[in-house]
Amino acid sequence: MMLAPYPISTFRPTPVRCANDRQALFSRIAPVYDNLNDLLSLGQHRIWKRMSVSWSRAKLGDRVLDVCCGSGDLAFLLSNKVGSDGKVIGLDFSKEQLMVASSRSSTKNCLKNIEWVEGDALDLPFADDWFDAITMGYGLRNVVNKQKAMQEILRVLKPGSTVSILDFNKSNEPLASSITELMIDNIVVPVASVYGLSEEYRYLKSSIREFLTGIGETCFRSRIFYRPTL
Ligand SMILES: C/C(=C\Cc1cc(O)c2ccccc2c1O)CCC[C@H](C)CCC[C@H](C)CCCC(C)C
Ligand SMILES: C[S@@+](CC[C@H](N)C(=O)[O-])C[C@H]1O[C@@H](n2cnc3c(N)ncnc32)[C@H](O)[C@@H]1O
Repeated sequence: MMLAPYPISTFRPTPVRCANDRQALFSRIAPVYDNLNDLLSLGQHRIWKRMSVSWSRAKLGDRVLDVCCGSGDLAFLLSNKVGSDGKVIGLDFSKEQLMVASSRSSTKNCLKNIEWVEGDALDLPFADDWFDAITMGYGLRNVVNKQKAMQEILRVLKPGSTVSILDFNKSNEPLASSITELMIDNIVVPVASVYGLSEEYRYLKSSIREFLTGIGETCFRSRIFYRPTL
């Protein structure tokens, strides 16, 4: 008899299959995305994002890209790093997320060095070797083709530069994975259901389960890749 790897009763895959489904999902959550991130991580995601930007090694005057920028947190941090002589592009395929990002730029009193671009991470609309640094926060787990996304990032990144990828990895430890899933089932989904978004946040569980494992055992992990100088 074949046994299912997980008890059927506790794991129902959320029907988020293709790029269009994901685009629709992120557009639906756009109005509450920032508030829920603050609430669910107890503000911790701001620290993770600052770490991720510092690991990108972006510096004054750089031209940088934030792929899957969503409501723009990483792009705003990058904006201060590169200064008024630098340039930040925030790219996302959800118009609703970009509208939130753009409206936040007017309230944030930030530099006028950010451009919001509606586009696909799997087909970046930029020339080869164009950016001095790239960030991607909680994006790689959500694209439908991770390999293609990495190929595109490495294509537009200048040789010798850094891409900083921030995401939740799947733990190698069954206990840690179970705790993450318990937290999602018992904290994340019930909180999101207050906003009518339980299915959207239940998707977090399957996306983490299908993602990469890390060397460490934590489920909150940042990865950095360097583009080798050719
Ligand atoms: C940064 C957070 C969420 C980002 C995020 C990423 C995604 O891929 C999504 C996909 C679909 C819908 C929404 C998202 C999304 O919001 C917030 C953190 C959520 C985590 C699951 C953390 C859960 C943490 C515990 C409930 C409390 C942990 C305390 C912390 C370690 C201090
Ligand atoms: C979890 S959000 C992360 C947003 C932001 N980077 C942050 O750290 O808060 C994931 C984002 O990836 C975007 N996304 C997913 N697949 C994409 C693709 N193929 N092209 C562009 N954006 C994509 C979604 O629209 C969403 O805004």
